[in-house]
Amino acid sequence: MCNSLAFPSPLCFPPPSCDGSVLRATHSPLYLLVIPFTHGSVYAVYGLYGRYVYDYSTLVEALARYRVAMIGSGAWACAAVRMMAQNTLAHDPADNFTDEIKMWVYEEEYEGRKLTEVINETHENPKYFPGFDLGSNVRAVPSIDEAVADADLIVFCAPHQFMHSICKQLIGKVKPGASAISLTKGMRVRPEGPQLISQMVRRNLGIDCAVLMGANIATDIGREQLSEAVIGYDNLDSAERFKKLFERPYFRVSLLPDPVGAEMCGTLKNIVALGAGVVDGLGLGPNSKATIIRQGLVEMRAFSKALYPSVRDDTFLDCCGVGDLVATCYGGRNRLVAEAWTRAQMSGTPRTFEELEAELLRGQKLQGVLTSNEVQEILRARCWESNYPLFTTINRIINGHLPPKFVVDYVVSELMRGSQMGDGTQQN
Ligand SMILES: NC(=O)c1ccc[n+]([C@@H]2O[C@H](COP(=O)([O-])OP(=O)(O)OC[C@H]3O[C@@H](n4cnc5c(N)ncnc54)[C@H](O)[C@@H]3O)[C@@H](O)[C@H]2O)c1
Ligand SMILES: O=P(O)(O)OC[C@H](O)CO
Repeated sequence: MCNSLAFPSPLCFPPPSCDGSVLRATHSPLYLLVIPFTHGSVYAVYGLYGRYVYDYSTLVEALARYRVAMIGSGAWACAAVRMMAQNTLAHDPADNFTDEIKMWVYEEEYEGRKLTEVINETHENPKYFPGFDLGSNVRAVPSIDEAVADADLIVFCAPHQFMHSICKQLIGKVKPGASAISLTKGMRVRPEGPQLISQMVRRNLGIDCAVLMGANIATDIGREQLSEAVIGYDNLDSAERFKKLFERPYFRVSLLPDPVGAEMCGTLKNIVALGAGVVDGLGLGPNSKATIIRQGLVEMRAFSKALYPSVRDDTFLDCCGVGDLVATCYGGRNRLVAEAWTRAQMSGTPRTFEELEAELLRGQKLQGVLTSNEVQEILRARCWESNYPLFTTINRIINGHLPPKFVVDYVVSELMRGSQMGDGTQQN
């Protein structure tokens, strides 16, 4: 917590001269009248806005200013930093944040110049989020150490394949007592088992890590269209602080005490979105896509609960579950690239996902193909493949082991043999 105030530190409180004196916080509009009581530890404090604070910890919280760092600078990282920057600039009596946000940018050349320089000069990220003003209080930095050095609140939003090396670089670099939130959708698979990104942050950096998940297509949020998200949390204080940091009139945030369920939803919907893209590439209509979305939701829930039994059913009906699934299966990048890939397959001029990612996304990263292979590794290792026919069929299609039309043919054959179409419960 950053206390940039001309106020006594906790160690010397009460100050020798605080008998009824008025203190002015250097960067705060609050005038404080500090009155010692006979019991010593309780004070009444009157502020300019008529707010009363009755104990020292509430006072410190009321005066705290949290410094924010964003780790990532892609499309969603930029849309998120833009919302945060709008909030940190909005001054009100309950303002909790310093104005400036440092954004770590994976440095690269953009039209012959360093991307960080371009962002700091134009306040726009022309490569990953063109056309949106991020805010003059966002400062792009190429050094990840500098970005987190004095940060109290750290927001992680890098593609999941880079998160392990990011965490390793940050070991021993974050401020003790900092807290984090992950906006990244994806997971890591290790020989000893899967690891969610929030677990990776917690384990490597020793700090609390919530997650923010929802139907959050970056450009729509940049255009300030209504969107919803949940903050999945273990630590309620930290979640409430992050809610203040993110919530905007067009971006509704609610708190959900199922962080694992929310993160599993965000991770797994990227596989289903590939299936939706294959359906679109085959030229099929909304009925077929609805079947994929429905079965996808069933398998997302079953798989999440098989790995993490504490995951709640209701989470899958929230904006991080069915909400994100619908948004991604209609408007996401995974859908887009899978559709183009399927069309290329069907027309006899096959292209690879890597080629199409580079061509269609121009530097943005596809998460679904990697996630499908990672999840399949878990299914294979646990002999669960037959319990997740949609996940498995999609994985075989994108790896060229089944033709695209199997994305619907498997449903037909499952129905013909009277199967419950794998709700994943058999192995539990
Ligand atoms: N874009 C969206 O609409 C959206 C919405 C919600 C969630 N997400 C999730 O947010 C996460 C981040 O996605 P995004 O959209 O912000 O990014 P992006 O796909 O738009 O951009 C890719 C980012 O990766 C960075 N990068 C490239 N190589 C790197 C390396 N070796 N190490 C570190 N960084 C590197 C690039 O600089 C760029 O910032 C993903 O998990 C994604 O699923 C995205
Ligand atoms: O564009 P996608 O497919 O990476 O999905 C974006 C977001 O995750 C939608 O919430």
